[in-house]
Amino acid sequence: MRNKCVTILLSSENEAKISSVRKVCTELFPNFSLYHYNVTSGISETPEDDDEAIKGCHNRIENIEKETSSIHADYIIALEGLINKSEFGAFVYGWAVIKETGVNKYYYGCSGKVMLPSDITSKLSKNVKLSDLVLDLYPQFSDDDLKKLGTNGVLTHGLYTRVQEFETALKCAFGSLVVQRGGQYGQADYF
Ligand SMILES: O=c1[nH]c(=O)c2ncn([C@@H]3O[C@H](COP(=O)(O)OP(=O)(O)OP(=O)(O)O)[C@@H](O)[C@H]3O)c2[nH]1
Repeated sequence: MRNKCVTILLSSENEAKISSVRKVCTELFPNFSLYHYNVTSGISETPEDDDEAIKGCHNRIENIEKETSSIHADYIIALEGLINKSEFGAFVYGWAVIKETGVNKYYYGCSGKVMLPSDITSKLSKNVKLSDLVLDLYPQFSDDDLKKLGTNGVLTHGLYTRVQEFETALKCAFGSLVVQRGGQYGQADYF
């Protein structure tokens, strides 16, 4: 089954999300097709806790299933960014949820976190889109920079971009799929 073409649906048209899925799937699957659609998450613009972000991922998966019912997908992927506040500061990061459709199972993975500076945290709220706030505060960055790098990529000067953030989350989620099957990293046939 080494050359089976795996079909993957991504529930977003965000450039950074598409790049991260493409990169991770290229490592995992010898042959895959990726389709992406914009669907709603049904949660706040910028969720503030893990449960809300994961709920948003589940909603995206349900919505994409409704909208693409004629496409057979092996995996459906949802990615959701969030900001979590702790006593040490506010951190931006992301969750990945993967649905393996054949067995109706879900796998979850989380990224690393980047701490936000106080000029951003003082203006944050659930209904403000973080990217809009960053564009306002740092006019030297363009909309295009932000789409490619994300807030964390802009803040870290490319050291940990939004693409890398979601790559981590996806590898953790696909990793738990490998664990579940008792497989080892690199055995693409397991997928
Ligand atoms: O994880 C992140 N890493 C970043 O570097 C980053 N930069 C901005 N954001 C914001 O996070 C919120 C949820 O984002 P999100 O997952 O809903 O994505 P999005 O709205 O950009 O795309 P879409 O998939 O909804 O089309 C939105 O306020 C985005 O502005 C980031 N999130």
